[in-house]
Amino acid sequence: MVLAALLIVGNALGIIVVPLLGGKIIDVVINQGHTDQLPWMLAVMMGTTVARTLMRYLYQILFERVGQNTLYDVRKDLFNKLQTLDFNFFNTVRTGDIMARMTGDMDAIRHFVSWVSYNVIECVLWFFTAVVVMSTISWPLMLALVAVTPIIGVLTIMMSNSAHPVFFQIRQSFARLNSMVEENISGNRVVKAFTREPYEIQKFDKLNNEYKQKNMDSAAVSRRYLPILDFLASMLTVVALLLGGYFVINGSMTLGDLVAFNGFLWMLNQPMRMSGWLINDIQRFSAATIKIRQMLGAKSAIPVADAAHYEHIKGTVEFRHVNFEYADDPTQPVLHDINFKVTPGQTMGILGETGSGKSTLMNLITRFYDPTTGEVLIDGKNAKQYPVRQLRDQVTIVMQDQFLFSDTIEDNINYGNREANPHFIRDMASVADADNFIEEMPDGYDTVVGERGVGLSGGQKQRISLTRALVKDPSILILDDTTSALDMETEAKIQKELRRITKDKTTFIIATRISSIRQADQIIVLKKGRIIERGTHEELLALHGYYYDTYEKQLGALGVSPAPHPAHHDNRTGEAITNG
Ligand SMILES: Nc1ncnc2c1ncn2[C@@H]1O[C@H](COP(=O)(O)OP(=O)(O)OP(=O)(O)O)[C@@H](O)[C@H]1O
Repeated sequence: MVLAALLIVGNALGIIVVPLLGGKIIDVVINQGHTDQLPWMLAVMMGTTVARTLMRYLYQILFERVGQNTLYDVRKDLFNKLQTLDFNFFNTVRTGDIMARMTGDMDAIRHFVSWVSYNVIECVLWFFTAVVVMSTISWPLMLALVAVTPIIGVLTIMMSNSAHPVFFQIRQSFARLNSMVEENISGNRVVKAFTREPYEIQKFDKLNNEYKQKNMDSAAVSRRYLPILDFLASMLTVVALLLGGYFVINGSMTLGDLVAFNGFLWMLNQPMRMSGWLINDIQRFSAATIKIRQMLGAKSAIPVADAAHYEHIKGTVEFRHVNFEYADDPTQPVLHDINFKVTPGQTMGILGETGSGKSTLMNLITRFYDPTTGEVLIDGKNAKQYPVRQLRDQVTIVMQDQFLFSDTIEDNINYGNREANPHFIRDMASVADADNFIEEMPDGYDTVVGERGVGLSGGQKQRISLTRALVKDPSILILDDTTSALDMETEAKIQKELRRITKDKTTFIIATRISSIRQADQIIVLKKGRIIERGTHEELLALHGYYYDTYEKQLGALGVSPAPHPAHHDNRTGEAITNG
């Protein structure tokens, strides 16, 4: 950029040669008849023009390069930043917003660095070079022209002030439009299932119209100021000719000087004309960077840190008086006074109605969130003391809403463990009962899934996600409703295999079906964020509480006669709840 700026200065200095020599040709060659002077004057004029063209060409390339490099860096920084941000950020910022930052806003930056910046430097240099050189030719004439400068200054400030909010609104409107389209595409199945296409079109039209309107508002700001700036710039020529002509007639200025003076006029005109457009572009750039800077400056409550030393986690998990509420809804406590301890080799089942806080509880083990109060201990050490990457390397969660990348099945499976050997991958796929159906796919493990590839059923996705977690070979395995889409027979088969390979691991299973957790070493029942029952399957049945009722209903649904109804059905609180 420094080199490019030096070339601009060289170019601006070169500019003064042609008009100055033009004036000399009139006075010395034409009026005084020194034709012998003409060849060197023409040679210098041509030489400087060629040099200037070359310089301009060079600095334009340099600025383009700087612009593209800047864009590359900002885009990279932004993407890297996104990788460090936590769930709280993604809970509150829409995907479309982020996409708008990564695309449209980026273009405003590139345009600014590779075009606007050198035009601003050029204009400023031209303007001041012209003022200096023209003053040496005729300072009274220059003074008359410069008198309009304050008016232009005031106009550009006014324009700048009115353009900024409009450009900010344009960027916001663009982000809204982007978010809407992104949601429409992600949710296209829901749209079609509910035949809401006309509603979606209407919603899009509204946002599209709003975006158009904001752009029209910005054009209206330009329309208000640009003609005035244009008029003032044109008036300079008129004033220069009138006043200059008068000076030539009364003999205080030569004709050659007036021609030279006139030759410099565009160097005053052009910056004035351009100022309006440049102000527009600068404001567009500034609006785009505000949001990008906000995102680059976003703080993560749980920074993703690497570990200096690898520490093996054995898998004891203990919750001590854990309370939690989400940052975006702090008035709504989600977990209350949670206490439990699970040791390596044990499995804990978690049952509870929807929204009772089961997934939230698990998210505290992986440190997607930290408890508001209380402690989560892993191998006796507060989870907060583990560098996040080290922790997540050994605590793997199979989330409720599985996501597969549009990549091969194999690359999806070894996503968390790129070094996994193919035999281990196939073994784990067998545990998850995925091996058979994967082998039957067109290209087996090399079949591409996702948008461009074949579709997968809910149960197949669940089994691939489970395989992905198993291939990571974690010390703590969390299955959040992982087998809900499978039939009970397949589930039972997977569970048997899982028990075999998780002998030294700590396993958490969130489930809605009792069959999924009945063999667990401990089971907790959550209700509105509290543990209301705990124990083994048999102990919980004996309690005749929520667990018992759920079991009864599920057996009933399967056509199996429920256990005899207890005489004292109300014993669902008390000792057993606080037990353990
Ligand atoms: N990002 C969030 N911000 C605010 N509240 C949230 C957020 N995520 C979940 N909640 C609330 O926290 C509570 C517990 O949610 P959670 O997902 O842990 O329940 P769950 O027991 O896993 O439910 P399900 O069985 O339906 O998956 C719910 O009331 C939910 O509305």
